[in-house]
Amino acid sequence: METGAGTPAVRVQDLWKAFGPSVAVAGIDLTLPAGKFIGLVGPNGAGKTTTLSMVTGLLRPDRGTVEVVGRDVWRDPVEVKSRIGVLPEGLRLFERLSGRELLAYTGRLRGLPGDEVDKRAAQLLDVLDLAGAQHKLVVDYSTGMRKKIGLAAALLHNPEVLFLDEPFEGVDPVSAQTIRGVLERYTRSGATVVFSSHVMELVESLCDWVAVIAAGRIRAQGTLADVRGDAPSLQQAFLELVGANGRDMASDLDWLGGAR
Ligand SMILES: Nc1ncnc2c1ncn2[C@@H]1O[C@H](COP(=O)(O)OP(=O)(O)OP(=O)(O)O)[C@@H](O)[C@H]1O
Repeated sequence: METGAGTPAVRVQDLWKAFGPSVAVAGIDLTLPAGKFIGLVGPNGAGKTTTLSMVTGLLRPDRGTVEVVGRDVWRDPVEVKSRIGVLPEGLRLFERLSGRELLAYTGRLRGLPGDEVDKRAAQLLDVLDLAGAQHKLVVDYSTGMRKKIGLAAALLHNPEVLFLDEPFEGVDPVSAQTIRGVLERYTRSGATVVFSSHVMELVESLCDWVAVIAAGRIRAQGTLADVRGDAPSLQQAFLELVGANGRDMASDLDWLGGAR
């Protein structure tokens, strides 16, 4: 089933989520275009993970609707989940499988034929520089290797939209470059990547489309150029949008580094 031309990759309307008395997501509206490299940026605790969890069918919203590739995530979860890949925060993997076995298992769960899984797994392991560690148990993988095997598992079924929560966190520059190359190639093929981050330089260098979230609300969304506006950098625009510009909290710590 093809998605109609112009159908956004993600459409979120009036999305809310509270944990007890604390409101994590406070009425988010988002339209993310297909075929773009999209960054969801915001400070710690802004609601990025909560939003992505609701968008990918992992956490039920209190209110609001989410459509991915034109289908309602909460009415049609199986269809949506077959078309997306997710690399969640705090990714849990089957620790006692080897990297290779994990991909084989994921591929079969996705309903791919065995020989196709083998072919794709071998290619992904190679491209992500994990071929040498493919027979090692996942429990013995480093943080960066875990992100890479998680990414391989999320890409195996060739999803239309890939959601990544902080994919570069704890990843060394060489692995980050590798991941970046894979994602750039993937978006060039017309697929959509949505990733969350609080590293502005990274978002600025990778994304063509950005949504800024703070305190559970969207503060800006649009092309990188639109969101950056006249500011010299996305970092500067971000500080202005979240209202942190000019605050010198550190000056309150006047005892720090003073006479002992
Ligand atoms: N399961 C939960 N129970 C209670 N509160 C939660 C839960 N998950 C998130 N929160 C709260 O919701 C708010 C948003 O959290 P969320 O993890 O979505 O932010 P984030 O933007 O992903 O932050 P970070 O960049 O630090 O990962 C925070 O105040 C957090 O404490």
